[in-house]
Amino acid sequence: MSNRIYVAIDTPDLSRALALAKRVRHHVGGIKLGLEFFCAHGAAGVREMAHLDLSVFLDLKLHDIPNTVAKAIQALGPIAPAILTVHASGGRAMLEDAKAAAPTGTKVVAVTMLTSLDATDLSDTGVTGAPHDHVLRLAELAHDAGVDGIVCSGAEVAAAKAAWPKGFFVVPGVRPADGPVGDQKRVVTPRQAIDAGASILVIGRPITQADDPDAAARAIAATL
Ligand SMILES: O=c1ccn([C@@H]2O[C@H](COP(=O)(O)O)[C@@H](O)[C@H]2O)c(=O)[nH]1
Repeated sequence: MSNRIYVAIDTPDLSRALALAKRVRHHVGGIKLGLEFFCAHGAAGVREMAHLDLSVFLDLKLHDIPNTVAKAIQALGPIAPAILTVHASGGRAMLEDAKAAAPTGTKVVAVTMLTSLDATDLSDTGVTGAPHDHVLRLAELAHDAGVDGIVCSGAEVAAAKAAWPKGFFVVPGVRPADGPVGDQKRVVTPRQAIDAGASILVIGRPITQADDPDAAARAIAATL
């Protein structure tokens, strides 16, 4: 299979984003643009990045009432990203309307539980039970609502895939062994994520903050 690394280009600086994407382009399968980039540059910035001819994953994690999410996705339509995120906790109707509003070629994936959260954080939000169970419950909701897949940590992907073999599984919170984890709490190595069944890996700082981002991406790709 082709390269399954999507590099998270998290910067508000368009020149830096373009330079990073150009540096790593031969060792990644695509770029992920999120809130930091989109709030600074909007759709015009995404279009500029798309000129690099890399697959674009637009990670806006939309979470609102169904009508608002659907209209937002329609407004994004001309960009036609390969992958777009919404929050699974937005509920069944929101997920159904998100999928219906998305362009045909866009995969809509539902974020289950952010990889920056652990069991204590979950309990702080009033959710009882383990992260694993919470993720599987939201994965079932996402499946039933007809979206294409979910975002989850590498710790849950094997169980989620067993229940949804044709799902598309996005795994962030990926760190090379012994690398700094930063604000991520549910982390796995790139190899562990792939072995567990991830469809794609989202990797940001281990590549973008490296002295040589191209070498870092190449070294990670070599482990897969
Ligand atoms: O649960 C989630 C969902 C999305 N993300 C995003 O992935 C990258 C991870 O960046 P790193 O620098 O590799 O930590 C970032 O853009 C997040 O917004 C996530 O981490 N966890």
